[in-house]
Amino acid sequence: MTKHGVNSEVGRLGTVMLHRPGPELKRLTPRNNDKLLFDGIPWVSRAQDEHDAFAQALRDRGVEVLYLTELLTETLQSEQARELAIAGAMSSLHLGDTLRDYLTVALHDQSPEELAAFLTAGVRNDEVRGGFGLVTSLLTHDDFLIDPLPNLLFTRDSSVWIQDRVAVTSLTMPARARETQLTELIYTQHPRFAGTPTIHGWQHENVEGGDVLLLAPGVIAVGVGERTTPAGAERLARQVFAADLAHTVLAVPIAQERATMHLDTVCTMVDVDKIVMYPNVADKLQAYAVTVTERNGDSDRDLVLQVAEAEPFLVAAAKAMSIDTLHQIDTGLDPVTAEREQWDDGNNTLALAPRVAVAYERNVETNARLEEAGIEVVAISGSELGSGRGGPRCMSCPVSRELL
Ligand SMILES: NC(=O)NCCC[C@H](N)C(=O)O
Repeated sequence: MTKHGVNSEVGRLGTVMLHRPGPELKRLTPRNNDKLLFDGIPWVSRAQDEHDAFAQALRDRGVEVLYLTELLTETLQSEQARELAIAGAMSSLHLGDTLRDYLTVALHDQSPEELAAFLTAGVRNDEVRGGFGLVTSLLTHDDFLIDPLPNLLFTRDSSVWIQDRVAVTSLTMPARARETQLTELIYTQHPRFAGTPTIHGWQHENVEGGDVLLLAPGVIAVGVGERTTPAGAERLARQVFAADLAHTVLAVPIAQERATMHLDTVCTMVDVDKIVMYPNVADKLQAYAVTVTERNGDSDRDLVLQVAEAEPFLVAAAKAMSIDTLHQIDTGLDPVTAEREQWDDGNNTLALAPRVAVAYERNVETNARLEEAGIEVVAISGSELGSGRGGPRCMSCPVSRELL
């Protein structure tokens, strides 16, 4: 088994999982893009070019790039994995038994490549050649029987590595819920990951990876807002404490709105003691430090947690990280530029190593500030990729980083 693991946001990146945008993006229309969490209709081939350049920038710096579709296809070579994948997709209550029985057999007849394509790009009512009955008749021709997953692009959210464990998350928005069926399948069935211990899981309270920041070894910040719920933050805290993966979890309330859907849309680490942060919220950002006071057994439910009074985020973080100051680098130049660049994922950087970070080139002012602060910016273009509202960090799931 290959050794994987991550204990910070900035340790030298070894292996990352990406998803090259594919046919699932071609499912987006002006009628469904809001529901599918895209702000526009991306030009797919240009999005692919931009994504290829992103992947190449990572490889050029020695990062191993794994693609979700390739891992999924390899996973689906196994009969057991196929059974699980098909059962998961067929569990939707939209189908009805006639259609479900037909589709179950039809999907079993597909090659691993074809099955992976149906699981990611979905299946429309008018693409099915059998199983006709009440449900087929009552649905419209372009209703999806298996929903497409255009947000697979944002591999950050559907799993997160914490030390040597992988947490399959529990996604809040219905349009994304099925993504974790695929990440769970990969991590539990793909030979590369065989035996990897997992925590959390899609059946637990909502936690999304974009809300989970490994500020330093043993210190995890968890954003609580539109996606991760208070109960999700508590469950994740319990699980990481039970497995001895952290000593402090900082629960960080963020506004429940699209612009700040995850904590990593507001701030990301670019060095062991530097964070790029949206200044319009920085003063208000608070954190509740959570620690363990008693262990009455082995399960996460047997822990007694202590929750400190809320403190300014930067103060609470520096304390938990045992450093004097967590230095803030501001997004933008003035409040309006900051608002524009935050919206365009200026805060959403992916650190390749301490003081080296991938960022969208369009966020000119934020990138200039990063450079001034001694951060090397690896600039990528994201005109089409950004239409789903996610930047380099959202589009990447680090699987291994040099441990700090
Ligand atoms: N970590 C992130 O902020 N991920 C971006 C997710 C964007 C996606 N369209 C969503 O709304 O979930």
